Amino acid sequence: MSVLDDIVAGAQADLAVRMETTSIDDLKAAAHRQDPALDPMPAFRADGVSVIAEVKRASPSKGALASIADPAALAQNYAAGGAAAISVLTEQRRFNGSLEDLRAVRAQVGVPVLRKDFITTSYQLWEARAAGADMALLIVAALEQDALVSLIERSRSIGLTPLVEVHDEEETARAVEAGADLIGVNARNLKTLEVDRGTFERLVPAMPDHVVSVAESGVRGPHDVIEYGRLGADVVLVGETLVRGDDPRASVADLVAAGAHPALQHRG
Ligand SMILES: O=C(O)c1ccccc1NCC(=O)[C@H](O)[C@H](O)COP(=O)(O)O
Repeated sequence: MSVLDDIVAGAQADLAVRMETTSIDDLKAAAHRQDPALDPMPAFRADGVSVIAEVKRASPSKGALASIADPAALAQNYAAGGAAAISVLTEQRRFNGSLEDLRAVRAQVGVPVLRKDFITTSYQLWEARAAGADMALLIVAALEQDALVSLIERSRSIGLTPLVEVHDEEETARAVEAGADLIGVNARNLKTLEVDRGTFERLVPAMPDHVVSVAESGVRGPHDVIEYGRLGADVVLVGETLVRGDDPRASVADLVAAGAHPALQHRG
């Protein structure tokens, strides 16, 4: 079984338990009580490179990364540093995340919040919106094409902006064909878990002009933001570097400043 299959199987087992205790009607009611979802796209389309800062406790590649006692305070620091959006890993078994983390973050920040998980059903999209998420991750490698198309449509119909994640040429073509307009290239190979920042450079030419591109994984500092920006990234998504650092607000501010570098202006 591949790493992705293993993670998806675990996420689906946990999902089955939640589905026994919370009906989709309850989730829809909770979703409708939320404020309208925030649209991240205007900030992502602005000049320069925007930063999505991630609340990431652990990962399959590195194990425990950071003891995050207060995810809301961490997210508040990210937002104060200028993050355009916050990503919250909600998968429990391998990333030690939760929807509780997402709810806490949502209550604390005014920027869009991404549910980063292994989503294969519309139930999980309703969970995301009910917890206050504005965006949801859809991983092409985990979905048949019909399911991808349907989850993109369902995300939009309930107010979520779908971030569609790809790893290779075939997945990029599938994302474009499915109508994605926010596509993340994850530099982490899901078979080896190794990060190859060259993946973004390889895949970005296959994206039409209207697509907003996100470079995910392996950003170690401002130089990587500038490099990804030079290659055409509109947004970078950063986790490990931020949760391992000792001043998340300053670290995000440094990445945001790099994203505003004069060489990255007026690229659109
Ligand atoms: O982080 C992992 O080990 C991982 C393994 C398998 C699937 C997904 C994984 N990570 C999720 C992410 O996409 C990253 O958290 C995100 O891109 C941030 O990456 P980084 O800045 O390298 O922590």
